[in-house]
Amino acid sequence: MSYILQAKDLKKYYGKEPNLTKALDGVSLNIRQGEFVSIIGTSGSGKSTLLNMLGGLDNPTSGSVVIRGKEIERMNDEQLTVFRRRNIGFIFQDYNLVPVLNVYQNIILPIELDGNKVDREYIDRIIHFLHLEEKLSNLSSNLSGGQQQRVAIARALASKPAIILADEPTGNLDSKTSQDVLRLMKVTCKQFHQTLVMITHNPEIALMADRMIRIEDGRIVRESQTETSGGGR
Ligand SMILES: Nc1ncnc2c1ncn2[C@@H]1O[C@H](COP(=O)(O)OP(=O)(O)OP(=O)(O)O)[C@@H](O)[C@H]1O
Repeated sequence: MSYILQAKDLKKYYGKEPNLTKALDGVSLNIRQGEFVSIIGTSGSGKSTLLNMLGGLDNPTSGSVVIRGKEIERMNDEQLTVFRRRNIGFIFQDYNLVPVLNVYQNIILPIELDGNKVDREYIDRIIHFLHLEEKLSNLSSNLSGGQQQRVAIARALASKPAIILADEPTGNLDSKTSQDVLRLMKVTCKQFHQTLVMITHNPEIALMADRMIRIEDGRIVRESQTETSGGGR
C-alpha cells in the first residue's frame, strides 16, 4: 500500500527542562490518497503543531514527514516552497489572505504563482458553493471572519492540490454553513482524488471524515473509522 502522506515518529519539543513542552511526542500516521481524516483533541493537545509538520511549515525535533514518497526534510527551502505550492492547499485558522488583493485575486493567487491557467468554470463553481459571488471585487481585509474563512477555503480548493490541510476550516461559520462547506469540500476532494486532513473541535464535523484521529498530549490516543467511510463519501 502506498501512502500520499506519512508521519514517522514525529516529535516536536519546545523549551528545556523544567519547562519542556512536548507538543508532539511520537506521532506516526499513514494517510491514503483520497482519504479524509479529521484530527480532534482538546486545546493545546498538539493538533496545529502536527498539521504544520505535515505541511512542512515547521521542522520536527525528530522524526520525518514523507509526502508522495519524498522526505520533505531533505528539501532546501526553495524546493520545499515550490513542492508545497504544487501539492498542498492550506486553510489556516487566521486565513492568511492577502489584504491588498480582492477576493477573486486571493482565490486564484496560488494558480497564478505557479504560472498555471485558471479553470474558470471550476473556480466559478467553488465561488457559487461558497456564496462569494457578490464579494469577488471586495478587498479581503473588508470581509467578516466567516467570509474570509470561505475565501481561504476557495483558495485552497482552487488549484486542486493533492493534499488539503485545514486547521478548523469552519470554526467561524454557523452550524448549517459549516456542514454545507464541509459537504462541498468532500465532493470536490472526491472528484479530484484529493486528500483532506482537517483539525476540528467539533465532533459532528469530525464524524464527516472517513477516519477520526484523537490526539492528547502530543500523542495519538485513538483512531477510528467513521460510519461515512467505506463508500459514503
Ligand atoms: N512556538 C511555540 N513555543 C512554545 N510552545 C509552543 C509553541 N507552539 C506550540 N506550543 C505548545 O505546544 C502545545 C501544542 O500546541 P498546538 O498549537 O499544537 O495545540 P492545538 O491542539 O492546536 O491547540 P488549539 O486547539 O488551542 O489550537 C501547547 O502546549 C502549546 O503551548
